[in-house]
Amino acid sequence: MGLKIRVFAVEYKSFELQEDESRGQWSIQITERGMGEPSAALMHHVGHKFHEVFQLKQGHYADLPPAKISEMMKSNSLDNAPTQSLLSVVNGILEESFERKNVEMPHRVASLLRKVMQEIERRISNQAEHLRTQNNLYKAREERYQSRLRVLETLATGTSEETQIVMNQLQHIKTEKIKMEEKKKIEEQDVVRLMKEKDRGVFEISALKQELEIAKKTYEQRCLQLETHAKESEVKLQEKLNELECLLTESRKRVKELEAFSELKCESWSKKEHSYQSFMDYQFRALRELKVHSESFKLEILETQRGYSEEFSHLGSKLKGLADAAENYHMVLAENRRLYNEVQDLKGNIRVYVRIRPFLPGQNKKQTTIEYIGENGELVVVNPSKQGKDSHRLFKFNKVFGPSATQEEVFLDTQPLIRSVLDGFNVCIFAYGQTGSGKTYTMTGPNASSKQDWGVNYRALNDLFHISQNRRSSFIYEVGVQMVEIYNEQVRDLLSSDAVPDASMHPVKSTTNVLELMKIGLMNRAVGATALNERSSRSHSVLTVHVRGTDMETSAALRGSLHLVDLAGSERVDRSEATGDRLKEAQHINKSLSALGDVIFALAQKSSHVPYRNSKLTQVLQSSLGGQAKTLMFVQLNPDVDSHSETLSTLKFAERVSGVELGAARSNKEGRDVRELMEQVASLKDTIAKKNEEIERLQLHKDLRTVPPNVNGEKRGASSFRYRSSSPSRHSIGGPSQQNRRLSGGKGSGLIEKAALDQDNCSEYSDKKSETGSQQSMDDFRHHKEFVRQSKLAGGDVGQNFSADVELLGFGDADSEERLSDISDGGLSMGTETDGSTCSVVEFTLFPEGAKPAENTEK
Ligand SMILES: Nc1ncnc2c1ncn2[C@@H]1O[C@H](COP(=O)(O)OP(=O)(O)OP(=O)(O)O)[C@@H](O)[C@H]1O
Repeated sequence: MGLKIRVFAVEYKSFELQEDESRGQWSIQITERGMGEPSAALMHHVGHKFHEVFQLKQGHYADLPPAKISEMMKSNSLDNAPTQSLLSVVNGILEESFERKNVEMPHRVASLLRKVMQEIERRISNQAEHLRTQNNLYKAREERYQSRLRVLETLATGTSEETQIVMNQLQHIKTEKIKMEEKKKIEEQDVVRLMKEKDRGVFEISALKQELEIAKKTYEQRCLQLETHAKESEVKLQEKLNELECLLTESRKRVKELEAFSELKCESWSKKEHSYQSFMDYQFRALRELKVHSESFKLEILETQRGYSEEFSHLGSKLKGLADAAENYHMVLAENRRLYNEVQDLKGNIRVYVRIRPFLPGQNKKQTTIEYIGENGELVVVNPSKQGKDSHRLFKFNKVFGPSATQEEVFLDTQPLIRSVLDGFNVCIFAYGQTGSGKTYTMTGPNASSKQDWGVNYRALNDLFHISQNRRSSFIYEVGVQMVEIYNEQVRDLLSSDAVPDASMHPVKSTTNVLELMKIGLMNRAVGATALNERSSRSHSVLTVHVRGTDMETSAALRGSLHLVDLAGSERVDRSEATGDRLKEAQHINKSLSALGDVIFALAQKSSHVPYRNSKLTQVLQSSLGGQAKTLMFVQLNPDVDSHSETLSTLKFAERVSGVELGAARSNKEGRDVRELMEQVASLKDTIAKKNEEIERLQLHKDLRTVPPNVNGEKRGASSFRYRSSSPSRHSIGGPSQQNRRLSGGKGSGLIEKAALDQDNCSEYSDKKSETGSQQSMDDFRHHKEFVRQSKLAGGDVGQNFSADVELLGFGDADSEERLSDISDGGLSMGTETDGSTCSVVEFTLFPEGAKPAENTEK
């Protein structure tokens, strides 16, 4: 069998190697072939360079440029060129050299030719080698087939069983084939399914692509925006950069300056350091010297200390002696004070306590008229509008309470006086001062519900009840309270809600009683506004406490009364800017205060006549202003600069009052004998009064018969009724004791009358000094009785409360009766004292400009 190998094909020829088996030789067979044969495929693999050379058949190789030839000679080019092309090149070159005959072939073409020939040789030897290898392979394969053939022949002649096995195997292979076909079907279905999925996938891919497109567009827009933004930012950043650069330049400049400055500083510091160093060296040297000195000083000081301690111990012993002496001195001082008070008591001086109220909210606290408050009652007042010595004035009183003094402190200094009421003394405490200076604060207190705020009134009554309770084993006390207001010279009972004009005495058993009564009284008190103080009260308020005590052992009785008076404001009329009703009120207030001053100074001068009747105020206070009473005046001051002139006139008045000596106070204690005597005196008085009445009646009859009636007749009659002893009858007052008085009438009436008058608080001095005065007092006495009697006969209620209370309390004697009727009598006449001998000091104090109220002219 011959083997035929197509080696290569060029254009229309193919070169084939053919083995001649019989000869064992190979031959090349070149055959013609048509277009589209494998040479085309081969041509495709040939480098186009050689193809170009191949196409140069009609040209001349000698004309090829050397570069082209060297490029062709590169082994790679030749390797890739088809053998046909190489042969064509060889043929071409040989033909060209034949044509040119004797013309020598260019060297480079010859090299190319050699190279191409070498390549062709190499290829042919390769082919031969390859053919030999193939031949060997085929021989081996042939042997294998031969042996197989033999096996198959053996097999073909083998047993039918083996055939059967082969058949089975064939069957098995068929089954396998069917299975494979089924599997194929399934796989085809899978392919269909996968195709569908693929379509779906394609569809999804297209949707995704669309989305991607949209996203891409959005992204592009966003990119655009970002780009714009980035550009803007870039511009801004650029600006910022420029600024920063400017700053940087400036800072660099500054740094340079600072560096220069710090260098200078450094230099100066180093110089300073140097100088300090030398200074410190010097100081250290000085210090060493000082240490040496101090050592010597220490020694000296120790020496001196020793000396001092010796002297101190010596002084200590001396000081102890001094301290003992000082203690004794204090004791002596306290004793002195006690003795001074006793002397005052004996002299009966009117005590004067000054109280300065604190500044009220809204007042200028910086400017005050009070410069100094001494512990011993000294007070320095300054006039801020004046300079020098004249601007200061020193006053001295029993006590001065500063703005910080509490209600309790004030009361503690008043307590002994108040307690003496229980021992039968008459006590009068009144607060005097301009409007708003704190009179009501001191007497009543700002708030009755707070015990701490209680003024003197509450505290006094509370104290009296307290002491009377403590003494209940030896004394029985009965306490009655009366509260009146004097407004425009009219006396008003503040405790009777039905506004009855007489003042009633209210028995009280406890402080609670008193608190209730005083609450009613304060509510009834007339208050109104003025330019100075909205809470100003333009009336005098008098709280009277009557105490009657009986000694359970001796049956001796004692009577004491306490008048607590909150006077109306003492300022001058012009200052309160009052007109009309207010002016009238102010004039009444001034008049009554003048009358108070008159009484005080008449008492001080031991004047024969004391003008109690010049005002309702003095009439009410009569029993407590007499020689046997203890009197205390609270002088209230407003520290404000605007009130300086009022403060000064108030203090001047107080200064004069404090100098007044009333004589030692006397207790109203009565033994049993004295009381019986008193009752006899009263009865005799009654008899005399009756006789006088009869005489008067007879006289009247006689006058009527002798004198013809005229126009003044009636008035004269009335006048005689008022001023003469017009037979006051005592049948309406007095109770059981009246009988005794009547029985004991007659003998020794002069003496008895004198004794009775000694007990009477009315015009004590006038009674003692002159017969005329005594007669006048008696006249007044009868006149009051007559008034009460007339009132009762007239069927009015006047005096009913009064007598009831008097009887209730057992104050049925003439003295009490007169005192109470004085207060209740709204129709009492003025000016029964006609001598007018006492010059009114108060008038000058209160009316320095001579603007006296009209009422005073009657004096
Ligand atoms: N010692 C004090 N401490 C605190 N406040 C006081 C003191 N004294 C007075 N006051 C206050 O000063 C104001 C005037 O006081 P108060 O009404 O007692 O004066 P007054 O002299 O009674 O006046 P009037 O003449 O109008 O009755 C009140 O608001 C009162 O509370």
